[in-house]
Amino acid sequence: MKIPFTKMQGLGNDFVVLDAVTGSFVPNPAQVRFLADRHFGVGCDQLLVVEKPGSPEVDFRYRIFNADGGEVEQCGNGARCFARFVTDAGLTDKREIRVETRCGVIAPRLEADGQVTVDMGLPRFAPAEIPFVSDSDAVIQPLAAAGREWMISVVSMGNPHAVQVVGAVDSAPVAEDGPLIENHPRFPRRVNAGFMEIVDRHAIRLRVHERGAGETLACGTGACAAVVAGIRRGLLDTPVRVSTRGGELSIAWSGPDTPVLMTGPAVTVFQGEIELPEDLS
Ligand SMILES: N[C@@H](CCC[C@H](N)C(=O)O)C(=O)O
Repeated sequence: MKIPFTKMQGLGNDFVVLDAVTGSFVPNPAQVRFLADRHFGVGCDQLLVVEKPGSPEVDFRYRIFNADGGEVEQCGNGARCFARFVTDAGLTDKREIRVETRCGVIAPRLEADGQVTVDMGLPRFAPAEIPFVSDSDAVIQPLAAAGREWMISVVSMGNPHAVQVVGAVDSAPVAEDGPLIENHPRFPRRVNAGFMEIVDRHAIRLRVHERGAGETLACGTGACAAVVAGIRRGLLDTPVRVSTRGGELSIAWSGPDTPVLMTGPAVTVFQGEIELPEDLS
């Protein structure tokens, strides 16, 4: 079976995008892993499937699969690429799109300069909503494993994040500590682990070890979670410029009960077709 796809990226966080509006193919976990494989497939951090909406209140449904094959709730860089994809494919002429995800409705808007702003919805902090096993809803909480301890802030942007402040992000032990935090038993659905360096009250540098994908060049929901955590810790003021290894995002959050707004680029890299091995179906 030959599958048409579009390769996209947002700050170097890269995606294989499948059109299940015009087509109907939705991959199984083994097919996701094959398509995401950088040696045998196309290669990506996440695979995005664009579908027809499930209700008249939204324009599309958008599904997100990590490179490990698992379906997840949310993806910030993917949301911007989704908006660019449906516009460039002629699937909508709206500048502001309402899209249903596994964790609710988000609203990307195409800006005149080509950037995309996404209303990412409300951040959530209650341990049960992350989910995170804890009796406390303190902004900073200790987490320990393998003889190490981290002071984390937990934030759900629909998907789970554990954010810590580090002195220098370039020397942060992302490769060593990221998997320990991701798979910590206090996160029953695993977690994305963010390492944030405070530059000033309106700027941070960020690296994220992503659940199901490893360290990526940027993580949009990770940037939202880090800024929210930094504001709640009293270290940052909105808006905040987030520098990642793949480029910059602007994140704004006006505090409790207000949505997080994320602005950044979304780029189409190429389009193609790939033959799926029979033994994966
Ligand atoms: N790269 C994404 C997040 C993708 C999902 C994440 N790995 C998870 O498992 O929750 C982003 O830009 O937000």
